Amino acid sequence: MEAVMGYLEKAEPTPYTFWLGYVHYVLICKPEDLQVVLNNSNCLEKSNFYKFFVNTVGEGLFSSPVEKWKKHRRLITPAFNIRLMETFFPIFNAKNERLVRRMEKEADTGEYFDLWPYISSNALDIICQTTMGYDINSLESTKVEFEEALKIASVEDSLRIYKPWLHPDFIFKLYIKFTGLTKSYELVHKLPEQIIERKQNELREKKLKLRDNDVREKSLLSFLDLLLELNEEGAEFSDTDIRDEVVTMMIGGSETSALTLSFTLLMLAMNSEVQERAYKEIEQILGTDERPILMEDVNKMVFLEQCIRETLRLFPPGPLILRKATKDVPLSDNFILRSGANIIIPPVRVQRHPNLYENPLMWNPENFSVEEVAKRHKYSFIAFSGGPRGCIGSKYAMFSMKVTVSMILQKYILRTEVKLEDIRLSLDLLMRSVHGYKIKLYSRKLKI
Ligand code: HEM
Repeated sequence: MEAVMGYLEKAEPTPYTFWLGYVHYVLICKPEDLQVVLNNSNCLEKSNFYKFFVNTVGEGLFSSPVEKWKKHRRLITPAFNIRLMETFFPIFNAKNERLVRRMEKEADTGEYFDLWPYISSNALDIICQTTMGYDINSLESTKVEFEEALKIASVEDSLRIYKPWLHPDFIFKLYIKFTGLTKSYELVHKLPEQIIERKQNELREKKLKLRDNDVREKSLLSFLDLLLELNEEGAEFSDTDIRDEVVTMMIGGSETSALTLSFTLLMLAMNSEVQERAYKEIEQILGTDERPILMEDVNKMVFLEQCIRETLRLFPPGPLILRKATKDVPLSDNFILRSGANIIIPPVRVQRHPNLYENPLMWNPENFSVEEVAKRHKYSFIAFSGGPRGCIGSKYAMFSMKVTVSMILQKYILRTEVKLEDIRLSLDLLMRSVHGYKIKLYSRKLKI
């Protein structure tokens, strides 16, 4: 990942055009150009590179061609309304309570441990329960298989980008057959397929019990229930369409949040004064008695949100976004983005650019104070992308992550001697820390 960042730094000024073989690329970093591109209807198509992830995520919202995407996005958007998200809070509370309890064995040992297995497993539980109404702990062994297979599949998918001889689909099909990778892709799909099947059966049983005038309120249907109901009403999602959207939500919604949470907790462990300030804010809002966290509580956690946004600035889980221009689009300085060009949008470069952030390599939540945000162009922060094809789950992600961090900080003090400059990054489908997220945990009542 550091090599990629090195290339991005040298590619100035942007828009920066280059050719790799016969393929035309344009790198865009200026916020005013990003605003134009991300909101232009002729830049909604994803680049051909996304087809390398199709064996894993299929053709869900993230990777589907524009015409299919438009129809699906319109139908799926209601599953992210605020009223429905408010109903997720009891699940956020229950799952994080379990997480905090599971972490107890790491507390007060004085030993380092890696946050990742705890945080990633919990994020997957939460996404499955909230968006699909399914407790995947009842499918524990399939869940473990899913996590293992996803690790292998996303690394192999991204390595394919750097191996041009594997680009033709027929060669890649032979490659995955002979290397046994087909099995990993099957295992990634096994868990979502089981969830869908169980949900379909549940829905059929419910329908039998419902009387004609018992109408279920659409705005409160979970994402998967909504897809299945829409299908009954003629939306014409195929079984593969539904599976692809479910896999997309499971991966897009859990790994991204888990990475952001792990980096945020690591940053808080490195910066004890900031951690104390975040804790004080949480204590002031929630008091010292144990009680469930509500949506109105997290809306008040302004400083905690600054900490999470600052982490997303330095460590955006999706460091590169690739689109394709389908018509000529004029940009700043009389630059014309030509039809057919592959557009590279690099949140990791934009958000570390010295013209946009002072001391861009330092972690400083003050970068997201109201005053600092007001001084910058809105598109200086694009960790959730932007425009009509931006992240559908950004609000959900913030709610869910704020509950997780506040429940951990209520119970524990985090410490680490790892330094920001020690962190090495790798890139597969997402950007991660090579050496994990190692911290020490102390019970808050023990006061170290
Ligand atoms: C910290 C958490 C998250 C980050 C940083 C993030 C970031 C992003 C980014 C950068 C994109 C655009 C990707 C591209 O164009 O290549 C995206 C798209 C998407 N995200 Fe998120 N995401 C997060 C959480 C979530 C959650 C919680 C969900 C679902 C519950 C979700 C679902 C999606 C979907 C479905 C898309 C595709 C949208 C479309 O093309 O219409 N994301 N996200």
